[in-house]
Amino acid sequence: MTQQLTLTRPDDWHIHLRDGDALPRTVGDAAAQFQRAIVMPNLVPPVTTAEAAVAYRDRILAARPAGSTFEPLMVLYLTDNTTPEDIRAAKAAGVVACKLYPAGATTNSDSGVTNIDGLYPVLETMEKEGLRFLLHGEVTDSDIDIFDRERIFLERTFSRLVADFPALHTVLEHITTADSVDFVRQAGDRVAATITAHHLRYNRNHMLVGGIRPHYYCLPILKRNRHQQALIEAATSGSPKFFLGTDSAPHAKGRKEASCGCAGCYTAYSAIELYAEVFEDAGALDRLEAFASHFGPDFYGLPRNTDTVTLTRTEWQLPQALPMADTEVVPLGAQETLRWKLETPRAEGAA
Ligand SMILES: NC(=O)N[C@@H](CC(=O)O)C(=O)O
Ligand SMILES: [Zn+2]
Ligand SMILES: [Zn+2]
Repeated sequence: MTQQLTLTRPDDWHIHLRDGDALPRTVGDAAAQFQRAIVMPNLVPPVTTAEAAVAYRDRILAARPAGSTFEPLMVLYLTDNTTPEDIRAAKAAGVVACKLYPAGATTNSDSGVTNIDGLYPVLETMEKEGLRFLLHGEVTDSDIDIFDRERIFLERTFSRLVADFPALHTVLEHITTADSVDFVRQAGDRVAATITAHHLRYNRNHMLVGGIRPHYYCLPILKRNRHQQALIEAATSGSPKFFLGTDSAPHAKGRKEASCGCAGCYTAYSAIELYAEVFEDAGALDRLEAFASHFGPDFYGLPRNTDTVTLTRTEWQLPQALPMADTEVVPLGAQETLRWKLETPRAEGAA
């Protein structure tokens, strides 16, 4: 049995670091695991301009642990008012991607896009400037069942965008269904998807059987087992179209354990260990490195990292909560025993 696993240092191609007092927690955890991260722009207010992206980047850099070389890669939040000039300014400021949130689809998406057709000049500019196009792929129509929202998005919106912008590098974020796996597989090589650890590890039974477990609640929502199996198959297949994006999305404990709990799972604390178990259980530990460390930078046209991390087969228990600002965040899988451990300095949690 493999006892140690050394990988090119991974990157996270979809993370929420939040802002302000939360940054020491979120940036510390991300930097302990990853060299780079695609930082989601759904702050309040959202990151809609080059200046806001640069200022946010500076706050993240200032929150890094001493000696850390962690590199945040910035993303612009698209609205109905984004202009081609905004895109050119973002590119000049070092922003690498733009994110489409259909208005109302998820946490802090109120300023998101209501009219995709109106966005076409912006998408053309992104295509020209070489910015990546990232999507939260769910429709928001109240008559569409929450478990069908990703599949209907493929039919109504995503298929059209991919056909109309063949040269745009497009990432369907945090996919949750066999339908998305099939769609991305058959699309051209400019279309890829990120897959989270929670959608690989769990299905909706984990969230709903024996009691409602708010810490498994995220968007797009966990689906049935058949879809989980399709995601595992895609992630471990060796296809460069599927790569690591944790969608680590912290919410204070009390805002998840509530009558109307927030959507989002906090996975940054133990991300690579959570993924490693999935790959090992699928008999594909040898494919973890490409998924976690090669396919992402290749798709973004960035160099692969040159240093490595080492995971050791060691049982350890995830803390029940972690301090974050003046509150606590519950890591996904709190109090579960993991069997791989990254050798890294890690900020301790509350026991
Ligand atoms: N995934 C989530 O459930 N929540 C994310 C937003 C998102 O990525 O959709 C958040 O910002 O909390
Ligand atoms: Zn999302
Ligand atoms: Zn997200």
